[in-house]
Amino acid sequence: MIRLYECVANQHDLRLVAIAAVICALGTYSTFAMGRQVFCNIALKERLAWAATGILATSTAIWATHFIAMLAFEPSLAFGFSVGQTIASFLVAVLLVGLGAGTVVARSDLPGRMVGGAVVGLAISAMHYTGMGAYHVQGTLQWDLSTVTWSVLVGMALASLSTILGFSPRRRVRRLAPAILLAAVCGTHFLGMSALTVVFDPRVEIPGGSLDGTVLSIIVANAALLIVGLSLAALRLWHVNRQRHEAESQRLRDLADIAVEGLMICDGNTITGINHSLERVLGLPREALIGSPLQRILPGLAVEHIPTAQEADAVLRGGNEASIPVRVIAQTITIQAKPHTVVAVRDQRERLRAEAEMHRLAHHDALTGLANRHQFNAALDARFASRRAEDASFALLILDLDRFKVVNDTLGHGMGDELLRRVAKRLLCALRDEDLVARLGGDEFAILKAGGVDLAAIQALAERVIDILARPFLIDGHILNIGTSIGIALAPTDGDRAEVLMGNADMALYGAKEEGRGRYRMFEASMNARIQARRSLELDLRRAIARQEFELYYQPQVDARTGAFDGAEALIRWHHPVRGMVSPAEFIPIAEETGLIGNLGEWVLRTACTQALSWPEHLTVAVNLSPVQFRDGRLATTIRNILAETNFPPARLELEITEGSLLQNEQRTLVILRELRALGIRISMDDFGTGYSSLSYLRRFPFDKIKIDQSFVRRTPDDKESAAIVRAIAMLGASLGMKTTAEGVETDAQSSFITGEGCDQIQGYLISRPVPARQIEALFTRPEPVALRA
Ligand SMILES: Nc1nc2c(ncn2[C@@H]2O[C@H](COP(=O)(O)O[C@H]3[C@@H](O)[C@H](n4cnc5c(=O)[nH]c(N)nc54)O[C@@H]3COP(=O)(O)O)[C@@H](O)[C@H]2O)c(=O)[nH]1
Repeated sequence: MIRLYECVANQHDLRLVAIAAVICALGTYSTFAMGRQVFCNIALKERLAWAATGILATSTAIWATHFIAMLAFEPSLAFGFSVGQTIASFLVAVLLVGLGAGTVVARSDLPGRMVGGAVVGLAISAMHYTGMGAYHVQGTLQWDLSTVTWSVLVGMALASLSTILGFSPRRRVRRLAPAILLAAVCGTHFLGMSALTVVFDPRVEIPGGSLDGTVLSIIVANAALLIVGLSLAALRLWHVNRQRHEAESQRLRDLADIAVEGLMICDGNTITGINHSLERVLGLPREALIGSPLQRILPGLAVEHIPTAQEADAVLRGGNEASIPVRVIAQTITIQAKPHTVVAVRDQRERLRAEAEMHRLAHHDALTGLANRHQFNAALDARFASRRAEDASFALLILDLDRFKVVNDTLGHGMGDELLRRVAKRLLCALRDEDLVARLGGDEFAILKAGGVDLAAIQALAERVIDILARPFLIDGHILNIGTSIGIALAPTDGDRAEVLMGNADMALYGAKEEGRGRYRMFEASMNARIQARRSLELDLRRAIARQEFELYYQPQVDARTGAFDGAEALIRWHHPVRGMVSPAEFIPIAEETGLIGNLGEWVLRTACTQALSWPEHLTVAVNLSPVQFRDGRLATTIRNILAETNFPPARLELEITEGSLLQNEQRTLVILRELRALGIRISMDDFGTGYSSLSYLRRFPFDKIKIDQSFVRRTPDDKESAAIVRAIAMLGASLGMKTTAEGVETDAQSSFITGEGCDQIQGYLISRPVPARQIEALFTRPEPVALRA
């Protein structure tokens, strides 16, 4: 080391040494600047050009450094340089630097870089000692071989290290490389020079044709200029290239970032970029992913497996290991002359959620969340289509809520909706998981009971459902009492197709309702015939008004004390062309259900007013109004128009209503009744005593008359309870200032009892059966009153 120091400090012109070092530094900087271009994603031609320029720049740097340093060497003796060997030294440098660079390009891994760098180190030594061969001085050159060896080894080691660091992925490390290569060049040179001793020998002459210091300075200066020029050009090009690359990358990133769908760029299976959308989907920053393998976020998927024509389903692994369903498609693009893969990643969560919601809406009832008719039908069809033995027999239960309409009409649809929701909840509680319950619409529900046709189990289920729905519902402070009727059909006995089974369960339901609601009925073949008959009756009823098949009969009402006629009740009769006389008890409910009661009721009113006009003026006519007629808001207007049309005095018209009219919408009915009362029409409460809240109605509306239901009258005077009821009603009427009429009086005993209890009026077979209009007219023109037994 001392020799080295003395060699540099005492035997060299330090100013020239500094120039040599600057030129060498510029050269080594260009070496790596250009060397890195060879590894960029650019065309092969460009890479080769960069490689050639880099080799030339490096060789020239080594060569120029050597010769400037040689000029700085001051042996105090005459010296010169042989032209041939000077040129040869340059060629040696070019060849060996080329070999070293080629090794690094061919194998850019660590061993490749190590060996390539060592070859470059060898190039420095080879150039140095070939160059020393060109050096002629007036004396002899004596070499210390061990120092020479060290100069070679140090040069190779440092050059190798510089190459290893120069192509490191870490920028900071890369920055050290030019300085280390500089150390390799300078180290080799000055160690080599310290191995040299020049011994003066006056016999030695400088060969002719040798280059003297001035010529060499010109050559070296030019070489140095070339290196500086090349270095600056390399710098400039590198800078421009880098800017272009940056701009291109930025443009790509910007384009990718404004894309709504997730995009990722892969170099092979390595992620080199992702856009904002994908960052959002993953919940991870791009910094955490760039450089990672694709499988980090698309487990089990390689770039070559991603389709390029049609999207494929995949699972994306995001932050917190979340699995995100996506669709992926790949496209190949060229970035800086190298093929890359752009993977488009489409988040499917929203679509799948929307699909699930659509599926839910399509298959579920929006109000109750139960299966809807569509899903139920599909399940039923699936049962029939299934070839599995355990699916072959099952029970279908159709439910219709009793008195639901009353709640809906009186308390509003909001309450009706809430009630349906509560019903759904109770049904779910009553069923097993494998049973399917659906809301078919309105207040109609259906249950598909799994597990064969064990009659005891089916009946137990029906009873359980009836029981839970019969219990009161407490909603918004209202206690609601409804119930349900159930029709049951068994597959395959009662139907081997969905429509047939449903139809038969419906018939059974109808049967349950007919029997008085709050009960279940199993389907029986005979029901079919009954229903058919009812349907045909319904069709006939629609045509009956136009065909004038109806007639009004009248049943007289007499004063209980005097026997004088007070008037008559109009009772409709239907002369069916095939069946003969059909009872109103049979067809009025059908007319009510089908809405025909509106037209029929109008016809009865108009006919009664027209016919009663010919009766003695003091006699009244009583007409029955169905509860369904009160649903028509124009009822009072219709009656007023009929009175005006027929010119019948309102005071002679009496309208008989039942509790049902008040029960369905008390407020609306009371408004209509007050309008009718304002016209002067009398209002009677019919069938009194059969309901359960009659007394409250009597308090709320001042009826003109209370008609005691014939079911009590018929059992008087023997049945004590009935007699007590008749007595109580008669007293109630008297205390409220309302007339009382006993209907269904058939015997003298009943008549005597009724009269004795203070009833005002009597109606029944004892006086007369209902008779046609002509007969009642004849009866009313009879001079003497009816003889009643006191
Ligand atoms: N909305 C309308 N309802 C009507 C109309 N016409 C009749 N009806 C209702 O139909 C039910 C059956 O009526 P009907 O078969 O006519 O029976 C009435 C009488 O015939 C019967 N009656 C009368 N006296 C006796 C008797 O002594 N014994 C006995 N066994 N039956 C008797 O009672 C029926 C009258 O009842 P009511 O109306 O309660 O006074 C019936 O509910 C009718 O109301 C119509 O035009 N519109």
